[in-house]
Amino acid sequence: METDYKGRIGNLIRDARKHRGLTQHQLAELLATSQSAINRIEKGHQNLSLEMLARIGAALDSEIVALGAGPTHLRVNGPTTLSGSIEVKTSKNAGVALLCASLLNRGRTTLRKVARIEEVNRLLEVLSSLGVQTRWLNEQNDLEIIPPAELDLANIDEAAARRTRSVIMFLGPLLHLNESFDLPYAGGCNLGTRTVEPHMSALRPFGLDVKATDGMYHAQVNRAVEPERPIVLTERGDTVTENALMAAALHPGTTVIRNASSNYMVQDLCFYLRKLGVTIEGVGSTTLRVTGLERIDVDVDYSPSEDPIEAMSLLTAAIVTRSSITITRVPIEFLEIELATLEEMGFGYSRTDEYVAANGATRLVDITTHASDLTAPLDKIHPMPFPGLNIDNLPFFAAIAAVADGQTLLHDWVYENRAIYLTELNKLGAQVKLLDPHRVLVEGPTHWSGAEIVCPPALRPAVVILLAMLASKGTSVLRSTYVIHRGYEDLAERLNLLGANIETFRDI
Ligand SMILES: CC(=O)N[C@H]1[C@@H](OP(=O)(O)OP(=O)(O)OC[C@H]2O[C@@H](n3ccc(=O)[nH]c3=O)[C@H](O)[C@@H]2O)O[C@H](CO)[C@@H](O)[C@@H]1O
Ligand SMILES: C=C(OP(=O)(O)O)C(=O)O
Repeated sequence: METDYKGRIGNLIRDARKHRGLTQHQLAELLATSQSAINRIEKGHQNLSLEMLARIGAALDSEIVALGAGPTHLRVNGPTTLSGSIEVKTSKNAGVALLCASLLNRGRTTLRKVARIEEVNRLLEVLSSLGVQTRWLNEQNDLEIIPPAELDLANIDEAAARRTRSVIMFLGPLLHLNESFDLPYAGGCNLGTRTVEPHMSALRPFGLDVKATDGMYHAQVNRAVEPERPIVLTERGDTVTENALMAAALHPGTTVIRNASSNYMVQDLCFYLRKLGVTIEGVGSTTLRVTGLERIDVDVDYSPSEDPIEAMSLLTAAIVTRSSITITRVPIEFLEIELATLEEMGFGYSRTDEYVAANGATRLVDITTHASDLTAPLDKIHPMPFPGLNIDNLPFFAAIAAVADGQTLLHDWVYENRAIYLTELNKLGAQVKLLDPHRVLVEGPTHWSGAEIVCPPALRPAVVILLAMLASKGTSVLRSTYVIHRGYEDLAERLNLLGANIETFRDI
């Protein structure tokens, strides 16, 4: 392994030297060493210090080893018992919705404590390609967003846009800004087909017509069309509700949205829109009544709430490692069914009184977990739109069920292709049986043992595997972790502060 790596660096150096048109002798002179030393280096027979590598790089005007390039991987040494306290960060899903919604406002938007994650980074790249000025203000991750007088839509960063599904939420704001525009197809996790048509039918009453060809949505807006009756969403989806809300926010008149999602990111978006001056009734219910404005131009400051899915991830870390940790700023409002289910399985924990998040609405608590003996629940676990068990929290129950005594059935009716990734837990010793694309049967308890696994192309299952690795005996390697960074800020480093032993490394 080690000689292989020296050989690869040797080849890189030989190629860079030839590219510069130098002989081994000439390079040796530049480095004040001998031709035979250069020969040994290029053959991979010589140990190289980092300093020597840097000098060779400087002499050849070539960065031989680009630190920071290539996918990141994690090496986990377990089993771990965690201790201490960790704070939940603000949510990815509110973060991306608010970034899109900032396009409605001609004034400056300041968002407080935004999760500094790759999903946000991709959207920031897209926004800046359109001419929006964005700036991280401080260590707390406060983010300032200042739109240009006119968006440069022709210049959109397609590569960044295609890596996230959230770009679909540009439709709602953009239909007010341009009569025709193109957007790249939305990407994101590979969870099977995800619907786009509900977005189109929600926005059609605002005059939007979209043709999808050649990897692009071609949008045309007929300004003469406006909603004449309530918009009934065919699916109670989160981003589709957000798109309808954003379209209604710049529609001067009252729009009623029925079968709206009342989930956490939708509520954060409503609170932000209210700060922009939009009137919204029914927040937290499935009927939203929105009275929009002709023009929005205010300097606004908003603090999105904490991420229930990150909180669930941290609860899972504690449960699978049988640890007592304190998780602060848990948005209990969006975790009530999850906690009730865990309690039925025998999970012991204590919680503080409720307090209010910085958005002025979301109920938070601090939770201290206790090492618990779990048993499988009597009934299947399945997600439902809020206030049901959150679909993004379902995968965590695979690792939890694996440490519980008995059989647990998980039913993911929502995604066509997410449950299958949970069978990767079998590589660590779990017994997860895929009954069909939507259902897995998990049999516990599990004697976890370390293994090497490549991250599945889905954020939550990838994190579930990482958390199970914390409980696994020996060394595990989790490869290509971009998908985790898409939704979590410094997860490995923060788990290490609780006593985990996770090393980040890259291929050279
Ligand atoms: C940026 C963001 O906020 N992403 C969240 C949002 O994505 P998003 O709002 O994009 O979710 P989708 O629209 O892809 O919906 C997820 C899947 O559920 C199906 N579906 C949804 C609602 C419904 O009433 N009936 C139905 O069948 C859809 O057809 C789709 O296959 O919601 C998902 C489902 O909660 C979450 O996993 C995502 O984390
Ligand atoms: C599926 C998810 O998100 P997205 O909508 O960003 O793909 C998720 O957060 O688990």
